[in-house]
Amino acid sequence: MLDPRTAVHVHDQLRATGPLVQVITNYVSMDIAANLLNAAGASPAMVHDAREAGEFAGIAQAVVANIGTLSPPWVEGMLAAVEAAGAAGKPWVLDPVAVGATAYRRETAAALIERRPTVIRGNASEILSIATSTGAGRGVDADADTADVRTDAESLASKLETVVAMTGAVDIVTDGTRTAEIRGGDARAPMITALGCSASALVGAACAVHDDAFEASASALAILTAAIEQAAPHAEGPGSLRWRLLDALSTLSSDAVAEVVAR
Ligand SMILES: Nc1ncnc2c1ncn2[C@@H]1O[C@H](COP(=O)(O)OP(=O)(O)OP(=O)(O)O)[C@@H](O)[C@H]1O
Ligand SMILES: Cc1ncsc1CCO
Ligand SMILES: [Mg+2]
Repeated sequence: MLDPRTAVHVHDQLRATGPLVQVITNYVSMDIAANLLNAAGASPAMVHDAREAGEFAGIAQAVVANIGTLSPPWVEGMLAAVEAAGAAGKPWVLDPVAVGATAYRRETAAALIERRPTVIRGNASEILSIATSTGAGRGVDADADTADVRTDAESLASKLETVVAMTGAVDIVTDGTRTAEIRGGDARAPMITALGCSASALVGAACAVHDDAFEASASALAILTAAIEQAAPHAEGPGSLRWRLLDALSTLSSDAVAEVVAR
């Protein structure tokens, strides 16, 4: 349930306005997430320390908080940034990396969720884990498929009044009322470490340029899928797929974006 013209509009707006996105993310993802945002037309800033993270959120147009390699000073920075974003009415995205794995991840994700993320972007296992711990899901499955978790994602989105953007072989985006499925991409995409983290950053950028967070999130994932598909036929493996998709993203056509949404 996404109009291809909306995704094309979001794609155009990213390039026309170059939104500044504050990305507080894990060490693994910083390079690819920043490069992916640049290739899409946005402007990344990896500003995380609590002494400046809240202040910087005042300048940024969206914030992304990713718990991939968390530690107390980083969590402090994330909380400062998302609180400042929330107070200013700016969108912010939570990426709950491996949230089910440890108590510290669960507690940190819960503290961030309390501050009302605009979007939660995760894989099926992460979404199922949050849905279960908040009473919106049915149980944890470490290797969950997005299709199996669709109803949990919808319940979670309704319960938290947020958008849930769940990636996998099929990406599923929902605000609890509307649900969109983005199909396609390439089976080697999950072999590119931190591509999901980068997808979260792109969702943040899209939310900065388009007020409807459901439409923005689905559009961002469609744009990424289109770039992956353009790169895939020439890629010899995950290494060349990684750089080729950055190239593809920087020259992506509106038609390619619209085609992914319309299928
Ligand atoms: N089996 C698959 N086939 C095609 N595309 C996939 C598949 N699995 C994931 N993707 C795509 O890969 C990208 C990253 O999503 P993924 O679900 O792997 O994130 P993630 O698990 O959070 O990754 P990471 O933690 O490494 O950042 C998305 O664009 C998604 O659509
Ligand atoms: C590999 C890895 N370890 C912690 S975060 C991260 C990036 C993918 O989420
Ligand atoms: Mg992830």
